[in-house]
Amino acid sequence: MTLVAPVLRLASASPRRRELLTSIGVTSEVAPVAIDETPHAGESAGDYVSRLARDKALAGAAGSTLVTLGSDTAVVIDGAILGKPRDREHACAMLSALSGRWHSVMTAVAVTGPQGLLQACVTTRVAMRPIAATEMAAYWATGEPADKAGGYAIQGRAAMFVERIEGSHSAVVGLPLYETAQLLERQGLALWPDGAGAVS
Ligand SMILES: Cc1cn([C@H]2C[C@H](O)[C@@H](COP(=O)(O)OP(=O)(O)OP(=O)(O)O)O2)c(=O)[nH]c1=O
Repeated sequence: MTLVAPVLRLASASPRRRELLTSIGVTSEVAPVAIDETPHAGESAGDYVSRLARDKALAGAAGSTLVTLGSDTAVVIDGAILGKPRDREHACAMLSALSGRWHSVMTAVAVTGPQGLLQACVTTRVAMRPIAATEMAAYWATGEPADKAGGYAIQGRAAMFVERIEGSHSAVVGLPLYETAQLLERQGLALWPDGAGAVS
């Protein structure tokens, strides 16, 4: 039996998203897009990540017949949206805000295909232990925080800061795989060989 991996168009430059999709057997044609990521006045964090995921998917789908996925991740604490850090000071300020507290990670995923645009937005709660200033500086020096929302990577050294998580680990890394698989199957992608499908 030969298993042919379904091909998806991935409107993302994130290596994490491609690796997460590979982990569930989905091969991606990578097509990063540049969209305006400025939050709108009064926009909630959930509406913000959902809008960006949708805009990425729609921009990535242009001119293609492949099912196309866009996603966006933001770290949220006290109602503030933390994106990627600009520099060391910004990263340390973010980690100071997260130190010793619970916060939310919101990841939205949008998938275009025969069923139109399908979306999901997942909130995961993360508790961090207190982080010393020396640890923040050492963490920045690893290079890991630079391209991560909230200035940390749960799949990397920041795992040492994460005391508890309630929700989806893959969503914190960049793509909620449970919800993503459901959206891909609804768009007609076969994630199992020989027509085996998810029980609905
Ligand atoms: C909180 C957290 C975020 N991240 C990453 C996931 C996302 O790649 C990134 C948030 O930035 P995003 O803007 O969501 O994504 P991106 O710019 O990396 O890729 P693209 O817009 O092209 O899809 O932070 C981790 O890898 N680990 C974590 O623990």
